[in-house]
Amino acid sequence: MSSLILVRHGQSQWNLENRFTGWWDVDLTPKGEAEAKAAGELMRARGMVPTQAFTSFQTRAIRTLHIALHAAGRLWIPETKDWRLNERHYGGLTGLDKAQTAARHGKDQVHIWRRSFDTPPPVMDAGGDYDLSIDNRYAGIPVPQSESLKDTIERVLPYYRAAIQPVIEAGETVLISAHGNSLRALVKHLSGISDDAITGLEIPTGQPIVYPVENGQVAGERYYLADG
Ligand SMILES: O=C(O)[C@@H](CO)OP(=O)(O)O
Repeated sequence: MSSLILVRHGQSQWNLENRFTGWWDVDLTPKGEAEAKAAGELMRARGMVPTQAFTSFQTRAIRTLHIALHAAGRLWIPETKDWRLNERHYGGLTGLDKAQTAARHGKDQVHIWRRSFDTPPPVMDAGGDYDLSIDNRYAGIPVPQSESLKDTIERVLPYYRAAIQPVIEAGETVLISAHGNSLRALVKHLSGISDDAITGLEIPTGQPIVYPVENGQVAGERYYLADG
C-alpha cells in the first residue's frame, strides 16, 4: 500500500514576524529548518518514505522538501516544482503586519480576508514593492493580483489531477511540500470538506499529513503521521 503525504513548510521568517506572505519569497527560520528535519526523521522512523515529490516555486517549501528528504535518506528521488502549488496570493496585504492590519480594518474583516472561501484580499498595485509579475521565476505565468481560497483551488486542483494523481495511480508514495492555503485547497478536495467548514481548517507547519492510497486511489481519511 502506498500513501500520499502532505507537508506544510516549516516556520518562515514572515510566519515569525506575523506578516501576510502569499507569493512573496521568504526563507525558513532556524525553527522552520528544525521542523522540516523532524518531519523527514519521522517519515524515516515510520517507514513511510516518499518515492516522488512535488513542491512550489517558493524557497520555504522547496527547502522544507530538501531538508525533510535529506533527513529521510531520500534526497535523490525525482521532484517537480510548479507555481500552481504556491501559497494563495495575498494581494495588497502582502508584507503587512497581521495584527496592525486587524487594528486598522477590524478583526472580522481580516478574518474574512484570511479565511473566507471566496472573498479575495484587496488587489496588489502593479509596480509595488511586492509585485512579482516581472520576476524571472514567473515569466509566462499569469501572476494573480490577489486570490481567494476558491481562486487557489482553481489552479491547485487541475494541477493535482493532471500531474500528481497519475503518479499516485502508478503506485508511488508522493510527498507534496507546499503552503497553508494550497494544502487547504487539496485537503478540501481529498476530504470532501464543504465551503463553509473549510474556513475552520488550519494546517500546522512541518507536520506530515498522510492519506492512505489503495489501488492507486486515495482511500480513507487523513491523519497526522506523528499520531499514526
Ligand atoms: O501569510 C500567508 O501567506 C499565510 C500563511 O502563512 O497566512 P494565513 O494564515 O493568513 O493564510
